[in-house]
This record gives sequence, structure tokens and C-alpha cells, in this order.
Amino acid sequence: MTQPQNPGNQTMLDIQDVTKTYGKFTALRGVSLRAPEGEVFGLLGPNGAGKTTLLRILATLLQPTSGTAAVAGYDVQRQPEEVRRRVGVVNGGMGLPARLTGREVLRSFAGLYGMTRAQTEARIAELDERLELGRTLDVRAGDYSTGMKQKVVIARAVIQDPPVLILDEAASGLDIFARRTLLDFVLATRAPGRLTLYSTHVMSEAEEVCDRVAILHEGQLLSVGRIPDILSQTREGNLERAFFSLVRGGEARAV
Ligand SMILES: Nc1ncnc2c1ncn2[C@@H]1O[C@H](COP(=O)(O)OP(=O)(O)OP(=O)(O)O)[C@@H](O)[C@H]1O
Repeated sequence: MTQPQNPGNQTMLDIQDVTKTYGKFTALRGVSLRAPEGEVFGLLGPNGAGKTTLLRILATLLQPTSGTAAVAGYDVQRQPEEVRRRVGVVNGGMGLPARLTGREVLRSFAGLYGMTRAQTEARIAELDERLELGRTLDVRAGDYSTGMKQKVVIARAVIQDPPVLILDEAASGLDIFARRTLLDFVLATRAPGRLTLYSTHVMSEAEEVCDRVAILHEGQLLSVGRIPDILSQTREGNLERAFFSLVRGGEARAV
């Protein structure tokens, strides 16, 4: 394994001037962002803002058109394997093999990461407790509810205990019980050596779990900071109002 670019540096995410175009359409315009370890970092923005595009670049699933990004000290373009080894990704469109039980899905992924049988069973037991998987582990994925499926998708993403977790609209479609479990799980990832990136439309979720947030609109960052600082910057009483104020201001500036 090669050494990270900045051994000892606590920056887990370093995005410099990233632009992404799809043909003539510009989805990200010069986005720069840094995040240290120990945070849950929120990415907020209306539909089409570019959140998924940015998270896919960080997960090495998409190449930026220009600019650089490093995750856990590794460059997403030059060291994609190193990045992939350290990142767990959950997005809305992920499927599970219908004929396998949750336990079988998790065992097969643990095998891909070279985990031993003992490590695998200990990790499944830990995730069973933290994600309240219960009988989900022994039901076939084809028979899952939305909440059961999402819990197993999340457990699969973190089976090897990656330091960086990318959750793209991970709570969408969940009932209040499954959402509670997910948010508590996310809060527990706030720890030294770790970073969780959490994209959501739901401001109350961001207020609860995120240490800092970035507000993205039409591919541009409108604001980055701690939620209380964004509230005082916009002179608004809650994040939803601050979000509207920033997005409307961004539209006004773009005219
Ligand atoms: N492969 C593609 N080809 C062309 N345009 C694309 C492609 N992927 C995304 N886009 C466009 O880029 C913009 C940003 O999309 P993206 O999915 O990153 O936004 P988002 O903030 O995640 O929005 P949402 O919450 O609606 O998913 C959108 O206008 C989208 O239509």
C-alpha cells in the first residue's frame, strides 16, 4: 500500500476547484472544500444542485473535468484503489441480490475484502446491534421492505469499517423507526480518524447529525460552515430558512 500524500495530516477531504461538465452542461463549477477527521459533513442542495455528481467523484465513480480531490489523503484520480479501500458508499439506487439473505450478502462482501470468518461474524454481530438488523439478516433480500433493504445496503457499505462513509440521500423513503436508526448510526460515526459525508434535502436531518454543511446550488457552493454560523450569516432562525435565503440570493446573483 502506498503512503498517503499527507501522513499525519488530519484533513480527510480536500477538494480543489473541481468542475464537472456533461457535454455543454456544467454540473459543478469550481468547487473547493476541506473537511477534517471527526466530522459528519452535510451536503445540501435542491434537485440538480450537483450533490450526487460531487459524491460520485469522491467515490471514484466519476472523473472530474478539472480540479483535484483527495479522500483520506489519496487522490481520487491518481490513487483510486486507495480511495476505494477507505470509502463506503450508499446511494438511492443500490440493489441487493434477491435470493440472498442479508447475512449472506454481508458474508460475501466481507469475503471480497479478505476478512476472516471470525472477523466477519464479529462485524455482522456489531452491525446487527448498531443498525438493529434483527430478522432482516435471515430474510431474503427479495422480501425486504424499503427500510430492511436500506439497512442491509448500509451494513454492506461499512462491512470492512471504512474510515470515510458517503451517504447520498440515504434516509429517503425510510419510516421514522428506520430513519432514527440510521441517524443514530451516522452520529456514532463522528469519531477520530473518520469522516461521514451526508447529503440530504431534509434540513432537520442535517441539523441533527451534521457538524458542518455545504450548500450547493447550480453547481456552486453558496456557503460552507457550522450551522450556527450559517444561521447568523443569513440572519435566519433555522437551516431551512437559511437555505432558502442562500439559494434565492444565489439566484439573484446569477441573474
Ligand atoms: N450523465 C449526465 N449527463 C448529463 N447531465 C447530467 C448527468 N448526470 C447529472 N446530470 C445533470 O447534472 C445536474 C446535477 O445532477 P446531480 O444528480 O449531481 O444533482 P443532485 O444535487 O444530486 O440532485 P438530486 O437531488 O435531484 O439527485 C443535473 O442538472 C443533472 O440533470
